[in-house]
Amino acid sequence: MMSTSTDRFSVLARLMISFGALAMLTGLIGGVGIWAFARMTTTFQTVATQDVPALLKLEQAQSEMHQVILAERSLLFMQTATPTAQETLQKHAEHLAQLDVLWQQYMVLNKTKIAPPPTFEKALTAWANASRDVIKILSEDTPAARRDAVDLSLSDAAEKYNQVLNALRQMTQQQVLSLSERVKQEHQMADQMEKMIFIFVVGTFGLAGGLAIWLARWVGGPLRQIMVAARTQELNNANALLFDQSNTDSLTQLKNRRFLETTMQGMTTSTLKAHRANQHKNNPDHQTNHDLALIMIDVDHFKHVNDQFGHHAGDLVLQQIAKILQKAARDSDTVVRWGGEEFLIVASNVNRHKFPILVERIRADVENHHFNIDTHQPIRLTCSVGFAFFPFIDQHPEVCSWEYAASLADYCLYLAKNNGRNTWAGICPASDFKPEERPINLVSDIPHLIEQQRLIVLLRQQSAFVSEPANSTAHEHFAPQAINAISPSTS
Ligand SMILES: Nc1nc2c(ncn2[C@@H]2O[C@H](COP(=O)(O)OP(=O)(O)OP(=O)(O)O)[C@@H](O)[C@H]2O)c(=O)[nH]1
Repeated sequence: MMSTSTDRFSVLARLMISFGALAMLTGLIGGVGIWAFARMTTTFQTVATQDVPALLKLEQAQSEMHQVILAERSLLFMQTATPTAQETLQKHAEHLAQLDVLWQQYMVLNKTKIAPPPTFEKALTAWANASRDVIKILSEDTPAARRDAVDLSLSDAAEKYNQVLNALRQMTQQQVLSLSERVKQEHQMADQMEKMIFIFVVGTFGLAGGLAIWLARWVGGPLRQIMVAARTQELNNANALLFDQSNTDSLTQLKNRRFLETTMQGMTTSTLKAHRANQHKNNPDHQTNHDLALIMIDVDHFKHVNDQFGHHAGDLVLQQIAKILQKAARDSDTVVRWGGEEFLIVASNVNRHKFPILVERIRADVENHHFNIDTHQPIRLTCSVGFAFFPFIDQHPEVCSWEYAASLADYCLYLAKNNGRNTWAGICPASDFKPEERPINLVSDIPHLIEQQRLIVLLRQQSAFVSEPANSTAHEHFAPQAINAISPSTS
């Protein structure tokens, strides 16, 4: 798995590559789009500015041509009826004017860059020459000349003029057909171009969309992983905090009873496992460090602190007791605020045969502590301690639960209280204890079992601990003894 910083770098790199790819694609689409638009515009401009006006001009020329033909025919009719030179001259001048119009139309046709038929120019020149001949003859102003001019005008010139008209008409028709065809083709081309551009635009935008989706996933995948990882981390932290808060006593910051209930299963399982392993080694006296000790500690006359100095002073005492207990216990031990002014230490890997050293240390540490309760003088307090072991019956580890061992420790605490306080008491089964005879799981059975000396109570010998040298060991003064059962109710 990549580290978070590598993940972030990868996302950043992917993001930059994505922007680059999208920018390139956008540039490509834009470029091709501009080219296609320019191309299409040019095509339409060609049709609009060149071909269509030219076509219109040709059509106009054709209609004018018809008018010329009609005028010429009426002229010819008139010349035969009243053949005067003046009229002939006048009419012919009109012919010349018409010729000029024809010439203009020819020029228009010539500009369309479609070559006129070769007969057209030839016929036009011939007609112009014939007209000049008529003018020349008429200018001589003799009856014979005038007659000749009229004849010429009516026959030769008119015939040539007709040739010009025919040639022009033919050419105009060709031009109209050719241009119509061209316009049609260009319309088709424009249609095709339009379709191509449509397909191109849809295709490229589809491609761009697809690429964008793919890039979004490509970038989004690791980004989501980072965000999910961050949220998961936050959630885990929040859960851990919640777990910690719900398992921690807010006054002393020690673990609470709920925490113990969730962790004891694992601790008892590993303890039983170690026991079984030790039994397989056939250790005769079971001098091992595999026991759990449950030590119940209660501050003596704590109520007086509250009553005399106030609840705040009581709280300060509990906080200091918590610190004393944590200091006395090992790191591997669990110190719990059992409730009120009562604490429980679950010490692991202890040897029950040397155990009282720890409980004596706890008792002495509390006794020697100067409790600062925000008054002008610190106060002194003592505590009572009760303990029991798990497994309770060494030879039969599975018989009693840890909860039962805790009840026994609590019972011993009351024994200590009843034995004058500032002391400790423990309990263990007699060496010949046979659990099969009757299940022991009720606290109410305990006094009875003590009386029968099936359970042995271990009590601190008060005098032995008075003025003990610092390097002495508690177990030297620790003597298992049977005492008469004392019910907590008698305390
Ligand atoms: N200040 C304070 N007092 C508490 C707290 N929890 C319990 N207490 C008090 O602790 C006192 C316990 O009093 P008792 O159960 O009579 O016991 P004791 O006075 O210590 O007497 P013995 O245990 O018999 O020596 C009660 O007054 C509770 O109100 C707490 O969190 N803070």
